[in-house]
Amino acid sequence: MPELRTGVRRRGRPLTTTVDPPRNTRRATRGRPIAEANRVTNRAAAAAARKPRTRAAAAAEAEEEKKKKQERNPVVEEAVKVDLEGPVEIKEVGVVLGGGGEGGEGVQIGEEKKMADDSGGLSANKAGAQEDEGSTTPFPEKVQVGGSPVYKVERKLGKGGFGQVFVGRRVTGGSERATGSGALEVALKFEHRSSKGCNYGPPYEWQVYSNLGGSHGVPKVHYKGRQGEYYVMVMDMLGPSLWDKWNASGQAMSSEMVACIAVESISILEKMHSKGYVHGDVKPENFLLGQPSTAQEKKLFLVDLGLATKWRDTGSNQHVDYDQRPDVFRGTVRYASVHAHLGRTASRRDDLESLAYTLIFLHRGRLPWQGYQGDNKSFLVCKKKMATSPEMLCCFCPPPFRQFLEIVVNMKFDEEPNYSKLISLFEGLIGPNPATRPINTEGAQKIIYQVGQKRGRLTIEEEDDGQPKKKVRLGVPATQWISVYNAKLPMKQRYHYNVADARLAQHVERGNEDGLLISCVASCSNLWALIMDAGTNFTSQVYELSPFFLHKEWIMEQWEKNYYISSIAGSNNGSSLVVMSKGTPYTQQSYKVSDSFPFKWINKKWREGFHVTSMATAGSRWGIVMSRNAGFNDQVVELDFLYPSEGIHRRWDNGYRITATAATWDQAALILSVPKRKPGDETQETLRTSAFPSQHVKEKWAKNLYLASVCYGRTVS
Ligand SMILES: Nc1ncnc2c1ncn2[C@@H]1O[C@H](COP(=O)(O)OP(=O)(O)OP(=O)(O)O)[C@@H](O)[C@H]1O
Repeated sequence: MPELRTGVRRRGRPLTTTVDPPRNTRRATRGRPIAEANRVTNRAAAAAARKPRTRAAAAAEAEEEKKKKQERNPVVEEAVKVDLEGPVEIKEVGVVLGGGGEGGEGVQIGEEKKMADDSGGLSANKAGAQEDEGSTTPFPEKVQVGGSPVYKVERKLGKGGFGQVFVGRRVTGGSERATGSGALEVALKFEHRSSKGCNYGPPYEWQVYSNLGGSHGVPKVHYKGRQGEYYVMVMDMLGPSLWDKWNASGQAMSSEMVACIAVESISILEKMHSKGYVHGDVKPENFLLGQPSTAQEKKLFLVDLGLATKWRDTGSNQHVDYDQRPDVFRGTVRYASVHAHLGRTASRRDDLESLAYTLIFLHRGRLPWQGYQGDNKSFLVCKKKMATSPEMLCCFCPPPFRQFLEIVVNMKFDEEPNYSKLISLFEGLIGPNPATRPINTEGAQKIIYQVGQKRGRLTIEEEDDGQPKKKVRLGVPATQWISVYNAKLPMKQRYHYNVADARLAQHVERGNEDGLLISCVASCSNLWALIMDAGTNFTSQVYELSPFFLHKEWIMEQWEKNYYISSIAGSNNGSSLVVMSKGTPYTQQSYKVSDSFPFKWINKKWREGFHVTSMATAGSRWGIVMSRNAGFNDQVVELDFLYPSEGIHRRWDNGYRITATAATWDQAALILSVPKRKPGDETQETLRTSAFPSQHVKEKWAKNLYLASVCYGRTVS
């Protein structure tokens, strides 16, 4: 039975201060010893932290809060955009419930568009720009900007989402040299002033070219300025793109050709990264060779810096902060990294993952996620990327392709790539004589040489720190319970799981009789899990089991009576369990049911002062409840096709704690929040188990850790 656990413990210190336990104690780990050790160390501190707040003080505070709440006049916002399904028959499932003592009910049943095939398509964030740019404004016949010579605008070299590139022929003077400010022919990149990239003046790309232009593998920009309706950049003219070359060579390139491209492009990215930038749109169309029949015809360049971002802050020299905004996608769907699909802040690993897809595409001629169409294309492509193992993806490529892919998809957000090691992976596929190679590999040789001078060549198997790395993307997809535990003052908590519809009422009633109210609900295989607490602070509670996900009329009725949704669960058959309570701090509530994770809606609601307070899934649909006055200062989302371990740890380090969880068969989502009133002991632990963690819960109780959230769905083990 796979079991993964991880935890973080912090108490009573300002959220901005980061004093972390040793790193290995916070990583997701198999087995218990590490977590146990961590808990022991922190327990004394947690106990000390609890002392100052007596029970009497806590009761007084609670009374005060209660008074305040009574004074509030709740404004009930109607559920928006509810997408209801017709009634679903609830099938009763025979479950043998074992007698449960205090604190747990034992149950002994087994638990257990078509994307244009001619191109990777336009880069996102640029696609919309085409119509509003120069279609109505003719391009000038001649160009002179920023003190440049006069150029006659000749044939078109290419077109992207923002810009159009033409040959500029120098009208007077100039030399026959292929490149340089005096060249007879240059490339002129035009961007219309009304294009999306020029909202605030000159294109953002100009600034990036100022910092990177002319460095290894980036063409030099000689002049720039505005002429009429257009911003114009005068740059070195280059030759065909790798896309053109791939097409010209029968839509597949030899392994030697691709290996040369690999090593040289890694060296170009190394240079770009060393200057603090991530390219953000690595793909065959953006790699250009030098002009044919010139000394540069075998030299590789990386163009289109319009999506480049900084991975390192210029002022502090620190790595930029991690974040995830699942509605933000930058890049080109076919080659984008999975992190880019999921809206994570771009970092060096993303360029390398896109490069891996680029290389495999050039060699194999196709990627398995080509051919998806429609609104959720990005979701489907990302799902396919996650579901395609490196072995499968690289089955027609020599081993270095798979090795490269495995390394880059398993990199951490702020990990420094080992460029020389990545280059050396491909060396065996390249001929010994640099002069006869199809692509100039000077940049790569320099890196290998420099490293060789410093510490000798690294071998493929060697890990930098001698430690085998945890392969985050290569785990076996699993469907598991995700349970979250918070430190609390001792209280009574009871759980039930594998509860059939017909047995629900009796558990709730018995709990109520014992002074317990429902704090959390979840579902697995159309059976319910129920957590009941003595410490909910709710004053009364109602619940409904409904064939709908979610039952709007009933919810609105309860809203009228000043009940607020305090927890929800949905089952695979589309039914739902909604619990509504009085005594919550909420002043307004809204919910949404959606076929995909509704981050845009969440984001809009955040801006209106709402926070996610409950979340559930029914099959592949998401139900999200957001409330005003939820007691949070800030909130973030972690969404992934596997359990987002790295994101959770980064958020924990910044003072966030998990406050809601839900998962479909495909994705797991966690909501993490910064509470307005910090608990005395901020300890939080998570567990992933294939069976409901009945035994673990009891162990946690013994340590004053109580189930705070639980869901069943996609993880990775
Ligand atoms: N210096 C150059 N020399 C020759 N051709 C060039 C040069 N720069 C760009 N091109 C051609 O013009 C095309 C579009 O350029 P670029 O990618 O910079 O534009 P973009 O609008 O930013 O594109 P995208 O939508 O792909 O991001 C390139 O794919 C390439 O074919």
